[in-house]
This record gives sequence, C-alpha cells and structure tokens, in this order.
Amino acid sequence: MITFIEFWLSTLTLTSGGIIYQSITGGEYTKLHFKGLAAHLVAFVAYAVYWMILYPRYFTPLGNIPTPKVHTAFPHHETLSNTDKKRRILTGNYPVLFPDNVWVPLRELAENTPNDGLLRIYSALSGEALLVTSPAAIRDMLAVNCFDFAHQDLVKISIKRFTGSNLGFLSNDDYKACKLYGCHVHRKHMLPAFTIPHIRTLTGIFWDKAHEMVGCMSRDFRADPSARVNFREYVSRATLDNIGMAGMGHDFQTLKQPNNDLRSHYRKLILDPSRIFNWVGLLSRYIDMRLLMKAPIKELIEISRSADYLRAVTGKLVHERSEKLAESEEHRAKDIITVALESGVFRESELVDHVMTFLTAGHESTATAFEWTMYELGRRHEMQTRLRDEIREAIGTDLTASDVGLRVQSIPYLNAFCNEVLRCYPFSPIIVRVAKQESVIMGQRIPKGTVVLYSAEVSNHDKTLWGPDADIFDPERWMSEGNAKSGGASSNYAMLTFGAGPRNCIGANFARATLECLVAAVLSTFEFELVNPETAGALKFGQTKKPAEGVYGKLKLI
Ligand code: HEM
Repeated sequence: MITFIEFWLSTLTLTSGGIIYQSITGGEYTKLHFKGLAAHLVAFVAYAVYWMILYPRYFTPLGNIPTPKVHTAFPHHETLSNTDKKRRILTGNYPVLFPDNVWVPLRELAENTPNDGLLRIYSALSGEALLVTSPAAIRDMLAVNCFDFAHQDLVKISIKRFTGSNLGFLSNDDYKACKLYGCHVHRKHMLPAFTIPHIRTLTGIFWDKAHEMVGCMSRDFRADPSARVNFREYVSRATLDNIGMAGMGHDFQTLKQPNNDLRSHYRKLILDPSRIFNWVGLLSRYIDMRLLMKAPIKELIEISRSADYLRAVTGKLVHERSEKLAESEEHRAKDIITVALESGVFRESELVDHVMTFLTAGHESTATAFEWTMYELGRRHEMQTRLRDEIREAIGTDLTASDVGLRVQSIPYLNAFCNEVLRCYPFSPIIVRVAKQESVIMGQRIPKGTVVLYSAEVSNHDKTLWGPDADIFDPERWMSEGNAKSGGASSNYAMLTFGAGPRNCIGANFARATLECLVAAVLSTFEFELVNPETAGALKFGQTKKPAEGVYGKLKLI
C-alpha cells in the first residue's frame, strides 16, 4: 500500500509542477495553487508532530512498557544532568541521529532502565522499537512465536537482491506464497549438511584451508620477518575459500590469488559498509524500499553488478555439482550442496540462493570471530601459551595428518576460548525484526508492524544471567564441569551470538569448527604479540561488531 509520504510527495510534485508550468508558459498562478502548497506544508508538519511527539507520549499501544527517559551520552557529556540528557525528538534515546555502533548505547539503556523483559526504545526521528531483554521474552520472540517476526523490508529487499529467497529471510508469508516447498522444508533438508556428525566429516577441508592460510603467512614472514601481519588479510581469504570447498567442493583460490575477480566482487558486496545505508534505512520507514533500491546511487549500482557476477559463478558451480552427483563420489567428504542435492528437494536456482546466503552469512562472520580471537590471544600471553601447549599436545607435529582437523575439535581449552570470544564479540550484536502479524510476548500484545529487537550484545553480557563477571573475558567459565555448552549461564537464551529457536544460525557448528581449525593452525606455527594493542579493539562503524583498523600481530616462528 502507498505510504503517506509517497502520497504526499506525489501530490506535492503535481502542485509545484503546476506552478512551475504556469510560470514558464506565462500563465497565472491561482490562489488554489498556493493553498495547495500551504496544505501540503500543514499536512507534513501535522504528520511529523503526531509521529515524533504525540504518538510516543500519548498514542502508542505499547505505552505501558518501560522506556528510558534519557538519551545516552557521549563520554564528555557525563557532567550533564538528566534534564539535559532527556530523550530527544530527533535522535530518540541515542546521542546522535546515527550512532556508529547502535548496540553500544542500547546496552547502556538496557542496563540502566528497570524492566521485566521488554523495553521501549526510540531512535532517529522518534522511531519506536521494542527490545526483548529477559530469557522469557526472548523465548517468546525467537521460539514460541518466531514466525510472527520477520526481517525488515530494508534488510530483506537489499540482501535478497543477491541471495534471492534465502533461508534467513523467508517468513510465514513467503511460506504460504511458495508454491512447491516452504522455508521449513528447505531448512529441514539443508539441516543434515550442518549437523555435528556431518561437520566432523568436513573438518579435513577446514584444516587444509587453515593450514594453507598459515603457509601463506609463513611464506610472507620469511620474506620479511619484521613485517606486521594484518590477520584480516589472510583470514578473509581463508574463510572464503573454505566455504567454496565445504559448500560446493570448489576452491575459489583467493589464498593463492588474493586479487582474483571473485574476491574483488565479494569485497564490494560485503566488506565496505557505506554510511549511505544509514539514510536508506531511515527513509525506508517512509518510502517503499523497492523504489529506494532503484535510485541511481553509485554504491547500489556497483553492488548489483558484483551480485550478478557472484550469482553467475555460483550458478555454474551448482550446475556442475548437480551433474557430478550422478558420478557419485562416495569416498570424498560431501560438500553442503551435494548433501542438499541428494535430498531431491531443491531446484538448482534455489540452491544458488542458499549458497549465496552461506557466502554472505558465513564468511565475514567467521573471519571476524578469528580476528577477535587473535586480539584476545595477543593481549593474554599466558592464555596463548596454555592454548598452544594443549593444541600441540593434541595434534602432534605432523600437521598434514588426515585427522588433525578432527582432533582439533576436542581440545577443551580451545573450545572454551572460542566460545568466550563468540560470547564477548557477537558478529551481529543486534537483530531487527518486524511483527508481520499481531503477536504476543510475555502476555503483552504486539501490534502488527511493531519493530522488535533482540541483542546478543545485551544478553551475552547480562549480569543477571552470566553473573557479576559478565563483562570479563574469561574462558574458564566454559571449563567447569557441566558448563562446556552453557558457559555457566542460567538460561538457554543467554548466549545469542547465533540467535536462538527454529531460525537460529544453521551454520553455527560449521563456524565453530572452522574457527577452531584456524586458531589451532596459527598457534601451532607461530607465537605472536599485538602490534596495535591500544587501537585494535576500536570498533568499525556499522551493524556488525568488527575491529575498525584490523588486528595486527608481530609473529615469531616456533
Ligand atoms: C561466527 C560466525 C557466525 C555468526 C556469529 C552467525 C550469526 C547468525 C545469526 C545471529 C543468525 C540469526 C539471525 C536472525 O535471528 O535472524 C544467523 C542465521 C543464519 N546463518 Fe549464521 N552466523 C555465523 C556463521 C554462519 C555460517 C558459517 C553459515 C553457513 C555456512 C551461516 C548461515 C546462516 C543462515 C543460512 C542463517 C539463516 C537461518 C534461518 O533463518 O533459517 N552462518 N547467523
């Protein structure tokens, strides 16, 4: 349906077009023209006043839910009184229109505003959203009523342009619309490829890629032992090649050829968030995303071109996989696409969508987890030494043995360390959903259209769930008896790095196993310390939790 702003813009264009036409042709402006313009102005002001001032105070159906009365402040504002920090019409509970990392102030708001599991938050132009904070509320949103909450159109439409109708963005509506198979069926038939037993069969691939990455690092190190190493540069290639091999049995070879076409297109698609999307995001509240995405903006055009390139490559690979299936290669580890093809459920075009999703969802997220692991290890030498000793004891000295990848998976301290990194550095610290139909969370009616958020950053650091040391990086919490899976948290909904419920991350086991191989490969070959300990932890602007400048290490071969 056409939005108010779209209607307003069209009629404004007609009215002002009339005036311009009259002035060009020498015709007379009528009073009616100017009354029309004035009416537009009044309608716009009334619209803005209602939604930005009156609605949040008097008309919202969520008015009984607690909301912070203040906006979070920059550090230099700490001396301001609460009156000076009052929630603002333009920036809501945030200090600026577009905070660099929106989850940082969100955590402060959640910790300082007493609530029973639901919190009302206001953002740019007083946009309203609910944050679920307690395990009971998270369970209702992500498990009990999970299909009532879909991704925002902004995310769906922009990502769907290159991933097609992928797993993550299918909602109940899509399910009904899908003539042949629905998302539940897709996920069900994709799941066997992501179970722990099947991931164990892929660990040989994960290890080979990790080992190859370390080979590249060693070669560069020998060429210049004093060089500082940017871990991102290596790991982003390793994880891309890894998904190519484990996903489709195809080596993208970006470790061997860092600047090949595939990688440069991929970088355009994923690695460079642009501030322009802040504005696209805001406008999408008022104007249909499909119109916005057609805007002739350079970044959008380039993204579309790169998406087309990657889809063409993926399409070709899926087709080759499908033909090869007839030849049956029982002796080899089965890549994800082969497992999916064997189910007989998927069309080739659907598999292209899924592979594009795996590339999008799985590559950068895993690479970033590895960067944060290097960041923590580089600052904690005793932990680095302990981890190295345990890794070397478990895998021995023959790093080319066929079962190294598998042995890496059962090193308790490595599991614990990686879990702690994933807890403290969730790649998607905040996930935004929209109620596609009326729903209920903890007995509270949630009207259709309500924006509902869950935040791994908030929940993963919640002291009521994790204990008073929730802010401290401590792998030991995963080592005590019975805590290997829970980290000692008091709820199954305390750790949200991979989401929760039926639509959680399908690739969580894949990501964990890959990460552990990458870390083990580096530590079994090098000792290292951080070159930039003061700045490596600074966050990159955007929706994901990434180091801004990269984590740089000074290596020493062992
Ligand atoms: C450290 C690495 C990773 C992190 C932190 C991560 C995080 C997440 C999160 C939070 C979600 C749920 C989003 C929501 O609630 O809407 C998700 C969904 C998803 N992830 Fe991951 N992910 C990672 C790695 C991977 C990998 C390696 C793959 C595939 C190879 C993958 C594939 C997917 C897919 C397909 C979905 C959508 C699932 C569905 O809706 O049915 N992810 N991921």
